[in-house]
Amino acid sequence: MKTVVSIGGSVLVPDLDAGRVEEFADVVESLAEAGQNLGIVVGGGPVARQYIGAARDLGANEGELDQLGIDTTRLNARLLLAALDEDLAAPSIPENYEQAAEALHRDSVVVMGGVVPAQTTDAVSAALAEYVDADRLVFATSVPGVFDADPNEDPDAERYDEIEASELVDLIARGESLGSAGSNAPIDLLAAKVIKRSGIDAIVLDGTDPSAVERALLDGEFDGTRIVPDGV
Ligand SMILES: Nc1ncnc2c1ncn2[C@@H]1O[C@H](COP(=O)(O)OP(=O)(O)OP(=O)(O)O)[C@@H](O)[C@H]1O
Ligand SMILES: O=c1ccn([C@@H]2O[C@H](COP(=O)(O)O)[C@@H](O)[C@H]2O)c(=O)[nH]1
Repeated sequence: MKTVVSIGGSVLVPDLDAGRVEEFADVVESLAEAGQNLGIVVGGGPVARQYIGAARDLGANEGELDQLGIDTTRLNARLLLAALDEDLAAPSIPENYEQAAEALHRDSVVVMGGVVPAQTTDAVSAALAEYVDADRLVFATSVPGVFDADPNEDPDAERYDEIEASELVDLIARGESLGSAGSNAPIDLLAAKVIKRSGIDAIVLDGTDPSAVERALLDGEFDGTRIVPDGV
């Protein structure tokens, strides 16, 4: 079984706590030992936002800011890699999907961050899942799924237990047309479009408890949103 797991920086490194990274590493190792072939994509989290904020104040342009974000996601990926058993994980961080696919043939686990400017690691996760023909894609993020409004802003926001890929694309695009790019879902528009075209089975769950990822993948039990292919 081939699986891509997107681990948001907001849940891997809400602060720089080795114990928390270790918890995620334990989950990844037990999944790999259960026979999963895992592509792990790590986000930037608050550290990326701090760097991007400071560099914006210093006059960096958007492309330069994205590159700083990519560097931070790769730094976080290295942190997770440092905690993983070297017999299970590829020793370096792939910088593109081809490298990641090659590494996944050799090793049980591959960890990476961003690849190119103008997107987020949500899109990297979806594109990697598509590129390696993954069976499943999991987004471990700081909210328990996709809601009809930002649950951190609207107390009446309701969660989708299931949402069709096309509906998700529309939901996110509506947010963009309101001038709040990417603000109305925990995954970005490009990721939603890739999920739609590839028809991959994807779920969004609360990764603040790392063991939720293990339960979802080993027992099929999760509290979150399933993104289902159109018309299924
Ligand atoms: N409709 C929505 N449903 C769920 N979450 C939403 C929605 N709209 C906005 N959000 C926001 O999406 C965010 C998703 O988590 P977050 O930005 O922390 O991303 P991450 O991918 O886990 O980590 P990071 O981007 O920090 O690497 C939450 O902060 C939540 O408030
Ligand atoms: O492929 C990528 C991945 C990331 N970025 C930039 O990094 C930040 C942080 O990534 P998150 O996934 O949001 O944690 C993102 O906002 C982009 O600025 C990128 O350009 N390309």
